Amino acid sequence: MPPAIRVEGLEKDYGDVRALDGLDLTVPEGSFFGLLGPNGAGKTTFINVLVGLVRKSGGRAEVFGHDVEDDYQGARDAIGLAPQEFNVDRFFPIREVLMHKAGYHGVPEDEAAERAERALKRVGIYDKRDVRFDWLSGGMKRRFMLARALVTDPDLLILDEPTAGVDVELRHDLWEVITDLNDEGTTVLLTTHYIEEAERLCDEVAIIDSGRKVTVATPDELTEKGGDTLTVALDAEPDDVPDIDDERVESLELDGDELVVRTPSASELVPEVVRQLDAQGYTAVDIDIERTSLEEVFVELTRRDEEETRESNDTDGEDDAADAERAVAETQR
Ligand SMILES: Nc1ncnc2c1ncn2[C@@H]1O[C@H](COP(=O)(O)OP(=O)(O)OP(=O)(O)O)[C@@H](O)[C@H]1O
Repeated sequence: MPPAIRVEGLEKDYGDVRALDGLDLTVPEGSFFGLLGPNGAGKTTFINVLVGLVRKSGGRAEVFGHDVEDDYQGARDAIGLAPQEFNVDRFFPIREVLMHKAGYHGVPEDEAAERAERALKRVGIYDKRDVRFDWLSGGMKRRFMLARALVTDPDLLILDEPTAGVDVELRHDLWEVITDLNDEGTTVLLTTHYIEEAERLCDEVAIIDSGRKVTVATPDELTEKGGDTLTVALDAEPDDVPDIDDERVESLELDGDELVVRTPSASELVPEVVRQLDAQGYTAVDIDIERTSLEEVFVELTRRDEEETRESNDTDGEDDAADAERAVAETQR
């Protein structure tokens, strides 16, 4: 069975704006996959390429082995999409909207009616089945977007910020519905700005920035990249930073009477730090270990990526200037 999503060297230009810049990504079948990235990273563009709303400028994109352009219907029929925007037909009762949607994907009318009811029950708004979309509350609208994505029984559920702006209770309800679907075998691709959401739900997370993949890892692997901060409170403020000689120490700072040590794993280092401090005449009166959060790792990774991009653009600029000089020299010959 091919992966749920496979993209290679995916590119998308909107005029001068490069939204996807050679993106490579594989989403295994059955996984709960998170897509994280700052605003403008290219997440929605990526989704829109998969569902055929945006034509790629280059590269390959497949859904369960169906090319998203050459075999558009095969790819599209496998996907249930809950987009960020409420692009819903507002003139019909929501049950009918769902039936139309199923019908559009080739589901016969009787079965479409059954599926519509099942989807509405699943997201908890069955009692609103005869109400028009506009008359639903904001939270119910979010539930409906999920129901609409489900009505075609998709193998791949794509959720573009499904819990944006909803209250905590609804967020937890939606998490439960989505997790159950994943447990039943549906592959889920989720974009979110709530790092906690990705951490709780996803088996694997891809961080993208400026249309490129920065990293793919499990949430645990990502937090491990961040390491620990070990803060040792001393009985007196030292004149100088005490010396801790150990290769596991990444950085050492003194903040008043607190020694702040950055290390991949603080618990392993504590006895050695205390021993060396003791040997130098300091007494540790309190010890605190803080694990870097996924949110901090995310900010760090995307900031680093932006700095590298800026540096490479600066070099490109130098190349451009050199090219321009050469061109002027040519014309003067
Ligand atoms: N239709 C369009 N025309 C021109 N530029 C666009 C269009 N759609 C997106 N872009 C640009 O492409 C880049 C990627 O946008 P995209 O919406 O895919 O990012 P995103 O990661 O989904 O952002 P957000 O988290 O804010 O939703 C941005 O620079 C955006 O301004």
